[in-house]
Amino acid sequence: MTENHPFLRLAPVRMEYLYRNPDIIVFNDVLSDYEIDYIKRIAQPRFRRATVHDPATGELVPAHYRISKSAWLKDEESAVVARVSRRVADITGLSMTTAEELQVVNYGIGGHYDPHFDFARKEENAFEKFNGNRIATVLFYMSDVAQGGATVFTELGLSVFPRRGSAVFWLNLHPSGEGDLATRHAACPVLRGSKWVCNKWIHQGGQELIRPCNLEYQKESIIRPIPQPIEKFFR
Ligand SMILES: O=C(O)CCC(=O)C(=O)O
Ligand SMILES: [Fe+2]
Repeated sequence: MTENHPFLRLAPVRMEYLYRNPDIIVFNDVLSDYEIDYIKRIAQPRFRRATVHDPATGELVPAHYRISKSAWLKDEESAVVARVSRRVADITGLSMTTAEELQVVNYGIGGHYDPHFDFARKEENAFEKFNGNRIATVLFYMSDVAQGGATVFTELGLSVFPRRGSAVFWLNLHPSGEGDLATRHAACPVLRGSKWVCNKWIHQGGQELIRPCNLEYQKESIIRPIPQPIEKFFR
């Protein structure tokens, strides 16, 4: 349970480790039905084809390897969106000062996102305006999916199946700030039904005192003891 924040003493969130090192954590029942329905309703009219960063130009462009519709919601536009950001801060312990807006995504049948990293590689300069790279991802599931649609961690042999109201959380960077290649992941194609998610990408700026860098250099590497399944006991 994450009880280290006053809010969470009153309403603890059940947290489940799916993987250790890198830690992949699921928070259960962190979005209410009301919040989910509200977020879907305000995002839907603004949906556009989802984009990715083009490393060559830094522009956001559509790509065949990411098929979905998406929209961005600001904290200032709604108390519900602001509350979701606040909850992300409470459950992760990270600062939201440099987080991106809430991204809402809908995948139809066949919708998917090929394996990728959420952090920018060294040669890209994508995140200057956010004060550093994407240190962490919180991905909320706003629907169950009848078939397909799992989030798969390709280097870890781990699949996370969408469950409406739950969220998956992981750190994309080593404590040195280097990208952690073990966090490579994908959204499997939806085979039946429709998949709704929303996510917060949290950046390095603002975390200096919360998650100080480790002075020891950690090389970008996927060479780690894998797989490291969590014993059934914890599931
Ligand atoms: O939808 C998913 O399961 C994963 C989405 C994702 O990886 C992303 O948007 O960066
Ligand atoms: Fe991703």
